[in-house]
Amino acid sequence: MSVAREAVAAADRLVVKVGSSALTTAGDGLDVTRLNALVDAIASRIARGSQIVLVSSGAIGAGLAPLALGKRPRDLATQQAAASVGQLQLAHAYAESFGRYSLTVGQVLLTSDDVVRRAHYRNAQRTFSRLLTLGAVPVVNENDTVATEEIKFGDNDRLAALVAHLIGADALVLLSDVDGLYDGDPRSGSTRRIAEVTGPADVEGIAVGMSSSGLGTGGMVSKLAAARTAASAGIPVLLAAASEAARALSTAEVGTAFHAAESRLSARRFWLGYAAGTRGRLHLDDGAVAAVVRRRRSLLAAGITGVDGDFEAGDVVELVDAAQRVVARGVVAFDAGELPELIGRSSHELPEEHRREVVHADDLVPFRR
Ligand SMILES: Nc1ncnc2c1ncn2[C@@H]1O[C@H](COP(=O)(O)OP(=O)(O)O)[C@@H](O)[C@H]1O
Ligand SMILES: N[C@@H](CCC(=O)OP(=O)(O)O)C(=O)O
Repeated sequence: MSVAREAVAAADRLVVKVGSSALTTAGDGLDVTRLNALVDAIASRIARGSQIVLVSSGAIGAGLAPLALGKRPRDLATQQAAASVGQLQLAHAYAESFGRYSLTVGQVLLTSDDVVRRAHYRNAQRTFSRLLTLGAVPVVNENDTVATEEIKFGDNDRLAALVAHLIGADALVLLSDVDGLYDGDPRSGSTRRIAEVTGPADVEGIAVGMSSSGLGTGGMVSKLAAARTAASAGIPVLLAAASEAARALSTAEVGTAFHAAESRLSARRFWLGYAAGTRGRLHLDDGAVAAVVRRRRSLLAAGITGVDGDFEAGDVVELVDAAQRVVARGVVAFDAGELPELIGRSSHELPEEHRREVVHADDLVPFRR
């Protein structure tokens, strides 16, 4: 068995994330039979001594039927109304279901500020820690009713990866309606499941698509991003079907195992690279990409070809290459308004007060491609 699977099987503290498509059915809302089966698997792992934080999607999906909404709404206000109704159903169903094992659940609804702002992070950390020492099962979701497009996590796979880092989890288990990562979109026929992902090279070039059920948010794209986030924090990830939850949480011999990175990022660099919200983008020429990503150098004005966004010095921005791929993130040392007259010019051409790195290497997290 691979080291990643051994780590998942032996983990003392886990985050388990379950997707909407595994808990809800369009038209019928929440599927309590499937929810109970998931809770059976989690309760059994808790009985063996592990602590588990459950990140559960499904509020929007569960709220559709009670509101007589046929399919997932597109507009934010109706999604929020559905989430408001569905979250209550979800929490109630979990309380009942874990109650069969005399386990108490605590609901934790997070906004991205709670995890992304460094000052709020400690507060969330204390709540989880206390819930776990009191023997409760924290059930987490995004606080959908107040989250706006600007402050959303994006999807619960990302939320789960950030919570895994926040609580110091030893493993992250992502449960979905698909039984692992496939080397192409599984709907397209002749694709195979990839059992082990040991690093970024193993997933290079594979086609990942969106949700097939119409209930999920990010599809496989967001699961890969979450796996990368967790891996950089040193946390192995198992992606499996929710219907295989019992095996995923016992032997871990199902699904796709993502190995954790050997050198884990410091808390600050993890925050910078994966948690912090970004306020803009700097477009880099090929030379600057090579300097920043391969040689780990600071970003100078000369290698920047364009600037987007309305950021201030001290904000986190994305660094993108000519193909619009994000190659790094970092803290920018200039306001957006100052940059247009500086970019593309080498340091000796710049006025003395502007002769500094645009993003210093110490404030920059490159992504390996
Ligand atoms: N390469 C791939 N491997 C596995 N699944 C994929 C791939 N590309 C696209 N998918 C789709 O992603 C879906 C899972 O994402 P999603 O529905 O958002 O799940 P969840 O609701 O569990 O978060 C699968 O049902 C599958 O159709
Ligand atoms: N917070 C939303 C879920 C968002 C989400 O990421 O859904 P999914 O892709 O099914 O994990 C809800 O509870 O409906």
